[in-house]
Amino acid sequence: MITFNHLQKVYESTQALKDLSLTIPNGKIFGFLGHNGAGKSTTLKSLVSIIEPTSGSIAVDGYELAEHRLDIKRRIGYVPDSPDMFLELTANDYWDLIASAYQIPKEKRERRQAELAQLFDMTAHADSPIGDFSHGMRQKTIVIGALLPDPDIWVLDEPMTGLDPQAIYDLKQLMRSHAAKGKTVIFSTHVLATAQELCDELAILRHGELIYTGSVKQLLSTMPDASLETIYLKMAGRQADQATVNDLEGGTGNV
Ligand SMILES: Nc1ncnc2c1ncn2[C@@H]1O[C@H](COP(=O)(O)OP(=O)(O)OP(=O)(O)O)[C@@H](O)[C@H]1O
Repeated sequence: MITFNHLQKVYESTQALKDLSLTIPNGKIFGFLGHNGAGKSTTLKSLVSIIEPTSGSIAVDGYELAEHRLDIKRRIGYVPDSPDMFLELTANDYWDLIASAYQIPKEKRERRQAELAQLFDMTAHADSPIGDFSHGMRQKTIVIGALLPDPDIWVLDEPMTGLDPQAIYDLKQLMRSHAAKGKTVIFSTHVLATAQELCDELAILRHGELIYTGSVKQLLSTMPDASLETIYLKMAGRQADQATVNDLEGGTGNV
Protein backbone atom coordinates (compact mmCIF):
# COMPACT_ATOMS: atom_id res chain seq x y z
CA MET A 1 0.00 0.00 0.00
CA ILE A 2 1.29 3.43 -0.88
CA THR A 3 0.11 6.53 0.95
CA PHE A 4 0.65 10.14 0.01
CA ASN A 5 0.23 12.43 3.00
CA HIS A 6 -0.39 16.12 2.43
CA LEU A 7 2.09 16.26 -0.45
CA GLN A 8 2.94 19.73 -1.78
CA LYS A 9 5.35 20.60 -4.55
CA VAL A 10 6.31 24.11 -5.51
CA TYR A 11 8.59 24.66 -8.52
CA GLU A 12 9.83 28.23 -8.31
CA SER A 13 6.56 30.09 -8.98
CA THR A 14 4.32 27.08 -9.80
CA GLN A 15 2.46 25.17 -7.14
CA ALA A 16 2.27 21.80 -8.89
CA LEU A 17 0.74 19.78 -6.02
CA LYS A 18 -1.56 21.16 -3.35
CA ASP A 19 -2.01 19.03 -0.26
CA LEU A 20 -2.31 15.69 -2.03
CA SER A 21 -3.41 12.84 0.23
CA LEU A 22 -4.42 9.47 -1.16
CA THR A 23 -3.94 5.74 -0.76
CA ILE A 24 -2.99 3.27 -3.47
CA PRO A 25 -3.83 -0.31 -2.51
CA ASN A 26 -1.84 -3.38 -3.54
CA GLY A 27 -3.38 -5.76 -6.03
CA LYS A 28 -5.14 -3.07 -8.05
CA ILE A 29 -4.39 -1.10 -11.17
CA PHE A 30 -4.41 2.54 -10.12
CA GLY A 31 -4.67 5.34 -12.69
CA PHE A 32 -3.80 9.02 -12.52
CA LEU A 33 -5.88 11.27 -14.76
CA GLY A 34 -5.70 15.00 -15.28
CA HIS A 35 -5.21 17.62 -17.96
CA ASN A 36 -1.73 18.69 -19.08
CA GLY A 37 0.07 20.27 -16.14
CA ALA A 38 -2.35 18.85 -13.54
CA GLY A 39 0.48 17.32 -11.51
CA LYS A 40 0.48 13.63 -12.52
CA SER A 41 4.18 13.39 -13.40
CA THR A 42 5.12 15.45 -10.35
CA THR A 43 3.26 12.94 -8.15
CA LEU A 44 4.93 9.95 -9.81
CA LYS A 45 8.39 11.58 -9.78
CA SER A 46 7.99 12.20 -6.05
CA LEU A 47 7.19 8.53 -5.51
CA VAL A 48 10.24 7.36 -7.48
CA SER A 49 12.49 9.91 -5.70
CA ILE A 50 13.39 11.91 -8.82
CA ILE A 51 12.11 15.05 -7.13
CA GLU A 52 11.76 16.02 -3.50
CA PRO A 53 8.33 17.26 -2.41
CA THR A 54 8.27 20.69 -0.82
CA SER A 55 6.33 19.25 2.12
CA GLY A 56 4.33 16.19 3.04
CA SER A 57 5.41 12.57 2.90
CA ILE A 58 5.02 9.27 1.08
CA ALA A 59 4.97 5.84 2.73
CA VAL A 60 5.22 2.40 1.09
CA ASP A 61 3.80 -0.47 3.14
CA GLY A 62 4.14 1.75 6.19
CA TYR A 63 7.80 2.64 5.54
CA GLU A 64 8.49 6.33 5.11
CA LEU A 65 10.12 6.99 1.73
CA ALA A 66 12.38 9.69 3.19
CA GLU A 67 13.85 7.16 5.64
CA HIS A 68 13.96 4.06 3.45
CA ARG A 69 14.65 5.61 0.07
CA LEU A 70 17.11 3.09 -1.32
CA ASP A 71 15.14 0.00 -0.28
CA ILE A 72 11.95 1.46 -1.73
CA LYS A 73 13.66 2.57 -4.95
CA ARG A 74 14.85 -1.01 -5.49
CA ARG A 75 11.23 -2.18 -5.40
CA ILE A 76 10.09 0.25 -8.10
CA GLY A 77 10.17 -0.02 -11.88
CA TYR A 78 9.61 3.38 -13.50
CA VAL A 79 8.67 4.47 -17.00
CA PRO A 80 9.28 8.26 -17.23
CA ASP A 81 7.07 10.61 -19.20
CA SER A 82 9.59 10.89 -22.05
CA PRO A 83 11.57 8.03 -23.63
CA ASP A 84 14.13 10.39 -25.17
CA MET A 85 17.06 9.51 -22.97
CA PHE A 86 20.38 7.67 -23.19
CA LEU A 87 20.20 8.19 -26.93
CA GLU A 88 23.89 7.32 -27.42
CA LEU A 89 23.49 3.91 -25.79
CA THR A 90 22.25 0.80 -27.54
CA ALA A 91 19.13 -0.82 -26.07
CA ASN A 92 21.33 -3.61 -24.69
CA ASP A 93 23.69 -1.09 -23.04
CA TYR A 94 20.71 0.64 -21.47
CA TRP A 95 19.27 -2.62 -20.12
CA ASP A 96 22.77 -3.54 -18.80
CA LEU A 97 22.86 -0.21 -16.97
CA ILE A 98 19.50 -0.96 -15.32
CA ALA A 99 20.54 -4.53 -14.52
CA SER A 100 23.68 -3.38 -12.73
CA ALA A 101 21.87 -0.57 -10.87
CA TYR A 102 19.33 -3.10 -9.58
CA GLN A 103 22.00 -5.80 -9.11
CA ILE A 104 19.97 -8.38 -11.01
CA PRO A 105 21.69 -11.79 -11.09
CA LYS A 106 23.09 -12.50 -14.57
CA GLU A 107 20.92 -15.54 -15.34
CA LYS A 108 17.69 -13.86 -14.30
CA ARG A 109 18.59 -10.77 -16.25
CA GLU A 110 19.40 -12.67 -19.43
CA ARG A 111 16.17 -14.65 -19.20
CA ARG A 112 13.92 -11.66 -18.52
CA GLN A 113 15.68 -9.49 -21.07
CA ALA A 114 15.26 -12.14 -23.78
CA GLU A 115 11.59 -12.68 -22.87
CA LEU A 116 10.71 -9.00 -22.70
CA ALA A 117 12.65 -8.09 -25.87
CA GLN A 118 10.87 -10.88 -27.72
CA LEU A 119 7.45 -9.92 -26.37
CA PHE A 120 7.91 -6.30 -27.46
CA ASP A 121 9.50 -7.22 -30.77
CA MET A 122 12.82 -5.59 -29.89
CA THR A 123 15.22 -8.55 -30.15
CA ALA A 124 16.50 -7.56 -33.58
CA HIS A 125 17.10 -3.97 -32.45
CA ALA A 126 18.88 -4.66 -29.17
CA ASP A 127 22.31 -3.65 -30.49
CA SER A 128 21.20 -0.43 -32.19
CA PRO A 129 21.51 3.01 -30.57
CA ILE A 130 18.33 4.28 -28.91
CA GLY A 131 18.84 7.54 -30.82
CA ASP A 132 18.13 5.66 -34.09
CA PHE A 133 14.79 4.33 -32.81
CA SER A 134 11.28 5.55 -33.58
CA HIS A 135 9.33 7.06 -30.66
CA GLY A 136 7.50 3.79 -30.06
CA MET A 137 10.71 1.74 -30.12
CA ARG A 138 12.27 4.11 -27.56
CA GLN A 139 9.16 3.69 -25.42
CA LYS A 140 9.44 -0.11 -25.70
CA THR A 141 13.12 0.08 -24.69
CA ILE A 142 12.22 2.07 -21.57
CA VAL A 143 9.29 -0.22 -20.70
CA ILE A 144 11.54 -3.30 -21.00
CA GLY A 145 14.13 -1.58 -18.78
CA ALA A 146 11.50 -0.78 -16.15
CA LEU A 147 10.22 -4.36 -16.01
CA LEU A 148 13.63 -6.02 -16.27
CA PRO A 149 14.38 -6.12 -12.51
CA ASP A 150 10.94 -7.71 -11.90
CA PRO A 151 10.01 -4.94 -9.46
CA ASP A 152 6.89 -5.34 -7.34
CA ILE A 153 5.77 -1.71 -7.76
CA TRP A 154 5.25 -0.45 -11.31
CA VAL A 155 5.10 3.31 -11.82
CA LEU A 156 4.32 3.99 -15.47
CA ASP A 157 3.96 7.57 -16.69
CA GLU A 158 1.88 7.45 -19.89
CA PRO A 159 3.43 4.08 -20.76
CA MET A 160 1.36 3.41 -23.88
CA THR A 161 2.22 6.63 -25.70
CA GLY A 162 3.57 5.73 -29.13
CA LEU A 163 3.27 1.97 -28.68
CA ASP A 164 1.71 -0.10 -31.46
CA PRO A 165 -1.59 -1.92 -30.80
CA GLN A 166 0.13 -5.26 -30.14
CA ALA A 167 2.51 -3.73 -27.60
CA ILE A 168 -0.38 -1.88 -25.92
CA TYR A 169 -2.34 -5.12 -25.67
CA ASP A 170 0.67 -6.99 -24.24
CA LEU A 171 1.50 -4.25 -21.75
CA LYS A 172 -2.12 -4.17 -20.54
CA GLN A 173 -2.02 -7.94 -20.05
CA LEU A 174 1.25 -7.65 -18.10
CA MET A 175 -0.27 -4.92 -15.92
CA ARG A 176 -3.36 -7.04 -15.22
CA SER A 177 -1.36 -10.11 -14.32
CA HIS A 178 1.03 -8.12 -12.09
CA ALA A 179 -1.90 -6.63 -10.16
CA ALA A 180 -3.57 -10.06 -9.96
CA LYS A 181 -0.49 -11.27 -8.06
CA GLY A 182 -1.28 -8.70 -5.37
CA LYS A 183 1.36 -6.25 -6.58
CA THR A 184 1.09 -2.56 -7.36
CA VAL A 185 0.52 -1.03 -10.78
CA ILE A 186 0.30 2.76 -11.05
CA PHE A 187 0.04 4.55 -14.35
CA SER A 188 -1.00 7.86 -15.82
CA THR A 189 -2.87 8.27 -19.05
CA HIS A 190 -4.82 10.73 -21.17
CA VAL A 191 -6.68 7.90 -22.88
CA LEU A 192 -9.89 7.65 -20.91
CA ALA A 193 -11.11 4.51 -22.67
CA THR A 194 -7.91 2.79 -21.51
CA ALA A 195 -8.40 4.08 -17.98
CA GLN A 196 -12.01 2.86 -17.94
CA GLU A 197 -11.00 -0.55 -19.27
CA LEU A 198 -7.92 -1.06 -17.13
CA CYS A 199 -8.14 0.77 -13.81
CA ASP A 200 -9.68 -0.57 -10.63
CA GLU A 201 -9.12 2.74 -8.89
CA LEU A 202 -8.07 6.16 -9.96
CA ALA A 203 -7.20 9.67 -8.91
CA ILE A 204 -8.21 12.75 -10.88
CA LEU A 205 -6.03 15.85 -10.46
CA ARG A 206 -6.91 19.38 -11.51
CA HIS A 207 -4.35 22.19 -11.16
CA GLY A 208 -2.48 20.16 -8.54
CA GLU A 209 -5.56 19.34 -6.48
CA LEU A 210 -7.13 15.95 -6.01
CA ILE A 211 -10.73 16.14 -7.16
CA TYR A 212 -11.55 12.43 -7.02
CA THR A 213 -10.00 9.25 -5.72
CA GLY A 214 -11.74 5.92 -5.45
CA SER A 215 -13.00 3.05 -7.52
CA VAL A 216 -13.84 3.44 -11.19
CA LYS A 217 -17.05 1.46 -10.64
CA GLN A 218 -18.17 3.89 -7.98
CA LEU A 219 -17.38 6.87 -10.18
CA LEU A 220 -19.27 5.36 -13.14
CA SER A 221 -22.27 4.66 -10.90
CA THR A 222 -22.66 8.41 -10.27
CA MET A 223 -23.88 8.84 -13.89
CA PRO A 224 -25.42 5.62 -15.16
CA ASP A 225 -24.84 5.09 -18.93
CA ALA A 226 -22.15 7.81 -19.06
CA SER A 227 -18.59 6.92 -20.05
CA LEU A 228 -15.57 7.79 -17.95
CA GLU A 229 -14.76 10.40 -20.61
CA THR A 230 -18.08 12.16 -20.05
CA ILE A 231 -17.76 12.06 -16.28
CA TYR A 232 -14.12 13.12 -16.36
CA LEU A 233 -14.84 16.10 -18.61
CA LYS A 234 -17.65 17.21 -16.32
CA MET A 235 -15.31 17.07 -13.33
CA ALA A 236 -12.02 18.27 -14.78
CA GLY A 237 -13.11 19.89 -18.02
CA ARG A 238 -12.97 23.30 -19.62
CA GLN A 239 -13.21 26.49 -17.62
CA ALA A 240 -15.84 29.04 -18.67
CA ASP A 241 -13.29 31.50 -20.09
CA GLN A 242 -11.61 29.00 -22.43
CA ALA A 243 -12.35 28.83 -26.15
CA THR A 244 -14.49 25.95 -27.32
CA VAL A 245 -13.97 23.90 -30.46
CA ASN A 246 -17.03 25.68 -31.87
CA ASP A 247 -15.35 29.08 -31.35
CA LEU A 248 -12.29 27.88 -33.24
CA GLU A 249 -14.40 26.44 -36.05
CA GLY A 250 -16.25 29.74 -36.48
CA GLY A 251 -19.25 28.66 -34.44
CA THR A 252 -20.69 26.39 -37.11
CA GLY A 253 -21.37 23.59 -34.69
CA ASN A 254 -20.00 21.13 -37.27
CA VAL A 255 -17.59 19.37 -34.97
N1 LIG B 1 10.95 21.09 -13.53
C1 LIG B 1 9.94 21.94 -13.47
N2 LIG B 1 10.16 23.26 -13.24
C2 LIG B 1 9.14 24.14 -13.16
N3 LIG B 1 7.83 23.81 -13.27
C3 LIG B 1 7.56 22.51 -13.48
C4 LIG B 1 8.59 21.51 -13.61
N4 LIG B 1 8.01 20.31 -13.81
C5 LIG B 1 6.67 20.54 -13.84
N5 LIG B 1 6.42 21.85 -13.66
C6 LIG B 1 5.08 22.46 -13.60
O1 LIG B 1 4.31 21.76 -12.64
C7 LIG B 1 2.97 21.61 -13.09
C8 LIG B 1 2.62 20.13 -13.11
O2 LIG B 1 3.39 19.49 -14.09
P1 LIG B 1 3.35 17.91 -14.32
O3 LIG B 1 4.44 17.58 -15.31
O4 LIG B 1 3.35 17.23 -13.03
O5 LIG B 1 1.91 17.74 -15.00
P2 LIG B 1 1.25 16.49 -15.73
O6 LIG B 1 -0.10 16.32 -15.15
O7 LIG B 1 2.16 15.32 -15.71
O8 LIG B 1 1.12 17.04 -17.22
P3 LIG B 1 1.15 16.30 -18.67
O9 LIG B 1 -0.15 15.60 -18.80
O10 LIG B 1 1.26 17.45 -19.63
O11 LIG B 1 2.35 15.40 -18.70
C9 LIG B 1 2.89 22.29 -14.46
O12 LIG B 1 2.40 23.60 -14.26
C10 LIG B 1 4.34 22.32 -14.91
O13 LIG B 1 4.58 23.44 -15.73
